[in-house]
Amino acid sequence: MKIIADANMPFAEELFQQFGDVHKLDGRSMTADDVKDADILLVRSVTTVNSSLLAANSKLKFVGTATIGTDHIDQDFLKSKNIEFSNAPGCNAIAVGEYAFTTMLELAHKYGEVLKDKTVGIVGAGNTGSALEKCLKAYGVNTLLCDPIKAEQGEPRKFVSLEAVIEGADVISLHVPLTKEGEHKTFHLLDEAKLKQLKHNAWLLNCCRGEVIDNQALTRVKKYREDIKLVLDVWEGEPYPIEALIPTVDFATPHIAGYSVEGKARGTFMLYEKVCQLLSKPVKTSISQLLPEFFISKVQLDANLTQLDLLRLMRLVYDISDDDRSFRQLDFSNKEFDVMRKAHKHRRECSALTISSVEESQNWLFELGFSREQA
Ligand SMILES: NC(=O)C1=CN([C@@H]2O[C@H](COP(=O)(O)OP(=O)(O)OC[C@H]3O[C@@H](n4cnc5c(N)ncnc54)[C@H](O)[C@@H]3O)[C@@H](O)[C@H]2O)C=CC1
Ligand SMILES: O=C(O)C(=O)[C@H](O)COP(=O)(O)O
Repeated sequence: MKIIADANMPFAEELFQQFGDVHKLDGRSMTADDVKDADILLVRSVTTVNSSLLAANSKLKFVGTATIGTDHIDQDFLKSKNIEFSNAPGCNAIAVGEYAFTTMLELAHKYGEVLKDKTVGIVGAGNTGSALEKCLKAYGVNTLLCDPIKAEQGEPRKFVSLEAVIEGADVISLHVPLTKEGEHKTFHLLDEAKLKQLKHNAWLLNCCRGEVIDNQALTRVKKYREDIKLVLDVWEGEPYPIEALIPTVDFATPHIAGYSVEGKARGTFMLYEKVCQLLSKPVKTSISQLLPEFFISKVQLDANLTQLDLLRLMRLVYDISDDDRSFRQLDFSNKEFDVMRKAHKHRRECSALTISSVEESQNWLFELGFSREQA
């Protein structure tokens, strides 16, 4: 059995070689010829899987994307060819939630503000949006949730409109899939008109898909709205962001919000479980067996945490300034956006860090995601 996997997919060999030969290829440049004799195709967000890519393949049984997003997959085409498909819902939701939360602490630190005084609007209250909500709730930050689809489905959480978020939130974090059709389409959800309406001093974070914000419009609006603070992990037209936009962004990264070791392992593992099911094979290993030890075994806390202390603690698991600095030095015309992603040293999630000596009043740290030392 021939298995083709994106070269940027950790743990693919470990998990899939029991089913056949694993060939790793660059995801962005995969061609129909490359995949013509694959039985299993494992991709990430940079490979468009459609009739052109699969034109020369008549034996493919399974396509898996080790990502949450599916906007790069023509699922109707796969169905028409009876090719099984799976994504990895929720695999890197914790990583994205923690990325957004820690970046809010960074912004608060940079501008001398208090995160707990802010209201954070979360647009898209699915896996990643809810992971962020969990961190914010644990820390005691007020949130507004906007998700008209979940609201229509009768979910018990309270939802507000996008207009109410724009009007009422000091911070807006985007967590929607990229959709181009339908009542709730998200392509250019934040267009020029909406960007202009952002509150004075608003913080805007995008860690879902670049095209959810009209990046041309954002570049124009930022010219006269310096008060808006931006965190962009995703960019319209990746891997070629609008370069004039970058200096106006407070924290800029190359689509790595979901890049935690745990998130990547979960993504590949979920596809492995799916293939085991498809081939009626037993699941022989577990995610925890794939994960390396964290370099700090535990942290002992001796006092109540200030906002800056919490930021310092979060920086032990992820210090965004390293990625931000590297991002600003990239030569985008030379495809270095992808080079940086490929070389990225995946960070850990808060759960990798065990905290000891915590008073009861600090139990919120465990709700946020850190691990508790076992008695
Ligand atoms: N930057 C990164 O590394 C990553 C980016 N992503 C992106 O984030 C997206 C969201 O991921 P999840 O939260 O796991 O997906 P999800 O499917 O669990 O949640 C998305 C939520 O957005 C809601 N939604 C859809 N249209 C909306 C609209 N117009 N307004 C408000 N809400 C709307 C849906 O009802 C759903 O609850 C993914 O589709 C992917 O594109 C995901 C993981 C990592
Ligand atoms: O899960 C998603 O959706 C994402 O955006 C991924 O985290 C992006 O990573 P790659 O698939 O492009 O490596």
